[in-house]
Amino acid sequence: MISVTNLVKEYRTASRDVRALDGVTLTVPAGEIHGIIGHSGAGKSTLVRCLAGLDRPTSGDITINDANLTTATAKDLRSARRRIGLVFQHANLFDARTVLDNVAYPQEIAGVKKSERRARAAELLELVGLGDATQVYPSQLSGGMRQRVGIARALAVNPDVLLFDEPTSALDPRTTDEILDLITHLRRPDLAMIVITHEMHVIKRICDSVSLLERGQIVESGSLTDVVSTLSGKLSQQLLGISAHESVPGTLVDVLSRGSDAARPVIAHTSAAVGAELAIIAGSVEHLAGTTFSHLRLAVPEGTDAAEVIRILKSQGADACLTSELQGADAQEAAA
Ligand SMILES: Nc1ncnc2c1ncn2[C@@H]1O[C@H](COP(=O)(O)OP(=O)(O)OP(=O)(O)O)[C@@H](O)[C@H]1O
Repeated sequence: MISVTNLVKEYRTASRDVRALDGVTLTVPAGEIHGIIGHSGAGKSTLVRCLAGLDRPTSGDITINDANLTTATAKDLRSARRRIGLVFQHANLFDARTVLDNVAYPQEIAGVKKSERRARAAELLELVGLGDATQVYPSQLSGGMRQRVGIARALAVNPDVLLFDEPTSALDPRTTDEILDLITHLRRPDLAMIVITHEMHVIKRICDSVSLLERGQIVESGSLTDVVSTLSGKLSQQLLGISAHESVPGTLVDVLSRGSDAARPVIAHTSAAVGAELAIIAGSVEHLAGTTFSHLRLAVPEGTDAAEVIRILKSQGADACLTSELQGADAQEAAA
């Protein structure tokens, strides 16, 4: 498990002071894959550097299981760092070393015997699907294969936490999905995984839980199913959003159903109850974290009470609200 409590990081420059992290609090239990998503400048890289022990936070605590990284001495920090495996956007491999020796490198630094570290490296390469490539040099590998080597290397020290910093940003869509499948395959009950990304696809495909980072603060956080279920939430709109452009004049209502409710004729029932036909003008159906979510936009005919439509939709277990309440700056941002 990794816990971050009230983490603050300030940079002082000649021209201005920047609070890159402004009180970040977060817990990721072992066995879970947690995504942290944010736009450029939100503080993602700063968070990675602090979590990885590459940068000291201004204040706050980072604890991995029982070890506090923030109060550790320089010597203890070196061993504490080994509790976190880091996977970067580019694998940064040693070109003069074979794949096997790249993966064995962290254990070489840690003073592990040659035969032992090589056996462990071979085992990890098998795990990431490169069991046949141990003696190959990095220049002979594709981007996706290099990333697999980077993941095997990060696992070499048997970390408690695996931290992925934009692991698929440099890959094509097919290779991205292969690497995301591999990350899911690495799931273990004693390993917490954090994936920092700006790609919603990554969150949708592999994360159990997610946090939204904005201007150095976590503004929304929770299990994927919980955040998506909150129709007015920023993450729900970004994960399951309907474009603001998909609207027509008149009164519109957005409705979100989940699980078995998504398959029930909620709209037909509501239409019958209010005695008016509700047209579906846009929709998005997604299967996320094992649950089906349906987000639909309905046109309410003139003379029909939209508040009554919303009440009846909610009485059937759906979340509903006027579309105009969603189309603030955040929805525009999600639609962009
Ligand atoms: N070394 C530094 N000195 C001064 N300001 C910095 C430093 N590093 C980051 N910042 C500032 O802190 C804020 C957060 O930056 P950070 O790089 O962590 O964001 P990010 O979400 O990773 O963005 P990107 O996706 O563009 O890399 C920004 O305003 C940035 O200008």
